[in-house]
Amino acid sequence: MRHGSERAPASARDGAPEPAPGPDGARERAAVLLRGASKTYGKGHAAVHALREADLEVPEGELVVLLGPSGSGKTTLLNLIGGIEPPTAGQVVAGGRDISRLDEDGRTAYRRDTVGFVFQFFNLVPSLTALENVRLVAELTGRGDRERSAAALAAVGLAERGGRFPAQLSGGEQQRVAIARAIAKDPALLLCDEPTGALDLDTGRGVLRVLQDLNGEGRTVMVVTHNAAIASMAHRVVRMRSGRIVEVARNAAPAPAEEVTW
Ligand SMILES: Nc1ncnc2c1ncn2[C@@H]1O[C@H](COP(=O)(O)OP(=O)(O)OP(=O)(O)O)[C@@H](O)[C@H]1O
Repeated sequence: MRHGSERAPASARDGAPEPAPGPDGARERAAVLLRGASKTYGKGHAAVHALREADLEVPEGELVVLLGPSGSGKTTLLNLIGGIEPPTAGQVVAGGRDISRLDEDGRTAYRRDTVGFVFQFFNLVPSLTALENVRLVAELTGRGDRERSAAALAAVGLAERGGRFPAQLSGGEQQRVAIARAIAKDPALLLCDEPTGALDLDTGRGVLRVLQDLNGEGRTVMVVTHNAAIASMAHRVVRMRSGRIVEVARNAAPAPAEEVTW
């Protein structure tokens, strides 16, 4: 794979964030923009600097993989972008909107309307069918109609499995239901934390294929993982260490999910 590599700036920048100019001078719209975003948990001697002065720009429609050792701040970064938590300092802008200044209610509305989350453990409700699981979350956004939920299941290749309960589905199928649940509300951003962490290679590839297809439709997808192999399918690879973004690399030729191996 070919990489164009850029070092992450070491310090925060002041002023309003602006997307970088494209080759023709036009400014492409950033799906996500971080400027000096930091997150510290606790205070004084007990303070944990989970994220330090992160600068990052993700253009709309990219598939981004975030890599780094355990504790390097990947989930913290994803949580700030997803509006689960506010930064302690700096700016987080999503879809042109500064979400770092939102209060709890504002972040809840932002998450509900704009972000789909996929986690390592699928977190499906065991007493509901696949279709009901998808509808349950879509209803919170007022987009819980049966057709939309069934279409989301079809988009992940599970059109025929809507009536099954989670226990009647394989791990990979359960994760695809979780992805359908995340996309049924048509979010601008799909944020995935170790989506293949609980899956074997073949099943994991199937899930990556679904994520790549959804990205191919124009959706911005960010994937946090320990698994460096997944980086080969990304447009952009962000490497983290000790709470810092230490490298952002562009991949000019992302591999198809089927070629990812570990
Ligand atoms: N709510 C919290 N309170 C205190 N410390 C936290 C909290 N959340 C995360 N941390 C700490 O922040 C640091 C970064 O954690 P984070 O979960 O972002 O790392 P990670 O790279 O996602 O790790 P992993 O790959 O193991 O999930 C770690 O030292 C972690 O212990």
